[in-house]
Amino acid sequence: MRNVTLILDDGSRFSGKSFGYEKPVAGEVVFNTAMTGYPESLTDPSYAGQLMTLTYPLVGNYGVPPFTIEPNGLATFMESEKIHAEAIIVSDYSYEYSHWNAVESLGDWLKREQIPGITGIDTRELTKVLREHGVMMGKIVFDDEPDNVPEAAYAGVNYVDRVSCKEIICYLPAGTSQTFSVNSSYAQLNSQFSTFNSQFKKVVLVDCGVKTNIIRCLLKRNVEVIRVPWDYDYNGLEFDGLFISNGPGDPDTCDAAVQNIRKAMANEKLPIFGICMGNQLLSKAGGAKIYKLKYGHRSHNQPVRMLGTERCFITSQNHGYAVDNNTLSADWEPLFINMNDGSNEGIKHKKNPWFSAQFHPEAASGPTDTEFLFDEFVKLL
Ligand SMILES: NC(=O)CC[C@H](N)C(=O)O
Repeated sequence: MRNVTLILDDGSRFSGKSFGYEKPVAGEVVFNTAMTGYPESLTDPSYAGQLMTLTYPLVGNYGVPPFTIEPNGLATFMESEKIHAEAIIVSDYSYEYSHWNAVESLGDWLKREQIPGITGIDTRELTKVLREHGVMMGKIVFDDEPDNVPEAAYAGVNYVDRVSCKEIICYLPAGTSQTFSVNSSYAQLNSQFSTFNSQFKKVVLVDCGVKTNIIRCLLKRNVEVIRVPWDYDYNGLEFDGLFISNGPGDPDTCDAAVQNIRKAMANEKLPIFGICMGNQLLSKAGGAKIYKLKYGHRSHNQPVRMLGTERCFITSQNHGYAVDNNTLSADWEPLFINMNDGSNEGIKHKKNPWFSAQFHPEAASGPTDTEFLFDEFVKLL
C-alpha cells in the first residue's frame, strides 16, 4: 500500500495509505457526516470536483452493489453512470465486506473507476480544520511527490456543463426511454413525444447533474420525464410541469438555465419544482442572491422547519452554497429553514405553483421523510 499525503491549501498535511486508484488529484475538500451511503454519494454528480471526506470512521464494510442498468438506461443501485467525486478520504477502510447485495469491495470499484481512496486519515482532525477555516482546495499526492498534481479550480468553474446530458432523453413510467437530438425542431419533438406516449403528464427535467432517484421518484408517480441538457431552451416544448435538478459547483455559472426558467415563468400556472441546485437556480430566477456556506451541509440528519408550521423534518443534504433569505423579493418566501444555522432550505412563490427544496427529498441515501414533496408537485400538474 503506497503512502499518500493530503495537503490542504493552508499547508496542513495528513498522512495515510492508498486503497483505491493511484493517481494524484486536486479538488475542493469537503466532509460528509452520514454513517452510510458511499455508493450513492460517490455517484452523485453534485460531488464533481470535490474530495469527499467521510467522518464516520468505518467505511467499506458493506461493499458495493452491482452496476446493473435498467431497460430505461438508469443504474439500478447508483445515482449516475459513474463515480463523480474526485477521491474519497476515510479513517478506517474495511478490506472485508459483507452485504446481500454486494458484488465487490469499495477499493476494487475505485480502482476500476480510476478514483483514489485514502485511509488512515484522522478525519476528525481534518473536519475540525475545515470547520474552523471553511472548505479549502486540497491535493492528494503519492509518496510525497507534490509536483505532478494536476491544477484544479472549484469556484467559478461550470461543473454542471461537464455532467449534464447532451441529448434529450424521454422516460416513461412503464420503464422505457428514448433519446432525441437537441437539434430537432420543437414541432418535431412535440409530435414525437406525443407519439411516444400521450397518456401521461409531461415533466421537463432540467438536468444539472440529476441523481437517478429523482427520475425514479417522478416515474413512480406516473409522469413522463423529458430530461434536457442544463442550457437547453425547452420553452418551445409542450409540457405540464418543470423540474430543476441538483448539480455540482457554483450556481452563478449557470446563467443560461436561469434565463430559461425566467422565460418559463411567463406562464404563471406552470408548476415548477427544484431540488438543491434547482432551489438555487429557481431563487436566482426570482431575483435572489446566492452565497457560499463556510463548510456546507453534507449529511443525513439536517433538521429543517417548514415555515408557518411547527413541523420539522430530518433531511439528506449535500450542498456548499445557499440562498440568501434577505434577497428574496416580495413575491417569494422561505419554505424551509435549517434549524442548525437558520439558512434557507427552500422557497415558495406566494401566488404561483413554484417551490423548491435545498435538501434531497429523493434521499438516496438518507431519510425519505420529505418524499411527499414529489406528491405535491405531481398533484399540481
Ligand atoms: N447537490 C446539489 O445540487 C448542490 C448544489 C450546489 N452545487 C451546492 O453545492 O450548493
